[in-house]
Amino acid sequence: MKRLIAGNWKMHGLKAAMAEIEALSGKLTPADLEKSDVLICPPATLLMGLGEQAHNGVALGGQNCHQEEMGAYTGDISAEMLAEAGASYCIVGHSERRAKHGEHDALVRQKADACHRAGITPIICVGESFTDRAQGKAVKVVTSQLWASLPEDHSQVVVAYEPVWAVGSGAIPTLDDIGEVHAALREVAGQNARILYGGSVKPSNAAQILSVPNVHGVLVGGASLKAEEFYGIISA
Ligand SMILES: O=C[C@H](O)COP(=O)(O)O
Repeated sequence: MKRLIAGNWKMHGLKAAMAEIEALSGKLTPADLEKSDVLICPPATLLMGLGEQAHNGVALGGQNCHQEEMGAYTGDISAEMLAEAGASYCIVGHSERRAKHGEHDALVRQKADACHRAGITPIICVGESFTDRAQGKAVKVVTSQLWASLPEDHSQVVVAYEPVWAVGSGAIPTLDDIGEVHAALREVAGQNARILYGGSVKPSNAAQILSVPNVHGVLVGGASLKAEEFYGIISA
């Protein structure tokens, strides 16, 4: 299965940051693109401008979408709008949306359905808290999140396992723990889904993480902001 190396810029990036995608696309070789699909999810404000140019195989994605196609939803953006702006993927159910915007599994499922409707691939995020992990509940928590977030037709989804305690903290689970969770998620998501790991991925740990069975790529936050660092992960 071809791996997917995805960068989530979160709420980072004024216009000047567009140069990072140019720098990244300049570094990518045909061999890199043979091995990996490469994706950047910039803030929505940059998506339209970036979507109007080609980036040597770097795909673009949204960081969130509304579940409806259009309507009186001030400040929101639909999956159709993201698609029109050039997105081919959209992250849904990121832990920061779940924690800070009260998004729950049923809503995440609706958003994943909206992505399908718009012809883009949802990246469905799941992950346990530090307490869940300490209590030995990680597998149970993430598999139930995925069962409840997965659209009925899940032949075209990407899943991202992001332990909440590993996001932006510098800490990561052991490789055995990552392998255990990914194997369990594979059972739920089926054979076609790519399952990414996310949470403090750096050039220094990417090769080890990517060598774990059932890890088909990574979802990178902080280390995706600079072309050189992100390329270090792509080439791992
Ligand atoms: O979506 C990306 C994740 O939240 C990971 O962020 P991080 O690589 O900064 O830990």
